[in-house]
Amino acid sequence: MEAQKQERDMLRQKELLQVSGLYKTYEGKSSGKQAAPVINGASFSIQANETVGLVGSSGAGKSTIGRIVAGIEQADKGQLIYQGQDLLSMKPKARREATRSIQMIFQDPYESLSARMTIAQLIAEPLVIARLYKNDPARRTELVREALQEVALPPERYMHRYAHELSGGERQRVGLARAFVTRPQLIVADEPTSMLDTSLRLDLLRLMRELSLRHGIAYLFITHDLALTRGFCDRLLVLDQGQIVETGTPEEVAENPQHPFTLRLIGAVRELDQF
Ligand SMILES: Nc1ncnc2c1ncn2[C@@H]1O[C@H](COP(=O)(O)OP(=O)(O)OP(=O)(O)O)[C@@H](O)[C@H]1O
Repeated sequence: MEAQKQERDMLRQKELLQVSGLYKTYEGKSSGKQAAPVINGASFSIQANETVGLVGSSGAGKSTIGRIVAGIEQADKGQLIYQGQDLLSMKPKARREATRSIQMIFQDPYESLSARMTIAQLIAEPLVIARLYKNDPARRTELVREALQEVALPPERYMHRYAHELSGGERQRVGLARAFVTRPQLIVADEPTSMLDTSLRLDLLRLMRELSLRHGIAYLFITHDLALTRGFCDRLLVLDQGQIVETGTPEEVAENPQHPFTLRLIGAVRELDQF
């Protein structure tokens, strides 16, 4: 365990993603007025093998940042340096290749998995999209089996089933296996536990942590639940009005918040606890 920790600490000195001065405005609101930016100059970084929690109130822009990092949404302005490459200045094809090792998991395991595909097909899909092992179906199957094993779902019991035959917790594990199958360096996890009950939440976080320890994966973990970040996140980013206003370990942020918004966020959580 100590050796694993040392390896993690060494890996972590390597910068994986550097985001600076990120802006995003959603156009098309009917009022005719100039829409306000949702992301308003956000800057942060993620080290290799680091689990970074992104917290903030509802509507703060957490999912938007996650989608921009995963390449699902375009930023208007800013810099996204991933593994030394400036993503926002790249042509779409080059960017797709440079970000093959970024995957995303979503809040709703019911919506994010197609009902018509078997679990094996669902997990293989990212390999198909990335055209990996195109002429080697046996290798693809092997990777799917390994991904299922990594999330503690025995392949022979799950490969040929469909998402609607699984429980919410099992579906979320399939989502994780699907993200893992391309062997990513970074997984953006957008509220992946919010539809699960408490014990399943902790199971999924444990699995994510083990996966990160075994394979050196970094996470950008989006959540509105500060309590969940303790023991799971190495560091938190607090997002307010489209800017990162504070960063620190979950303990530092909870016990000694520096920014008035963080103080309010923590106050709101405490009030909820007493409700
Ligand atoms: N596709 C879109 N088109 C227009 N506005 C959008 C779009 N997606 C998000 N928004 C708006 O951008 C703001 C930030 O949304 P986002 O989903 O990023 O916030 P969030 O912090 O993840 O919120 P929550 O915790 O409630 O999921 C919100 O005001 C939202 O209504």
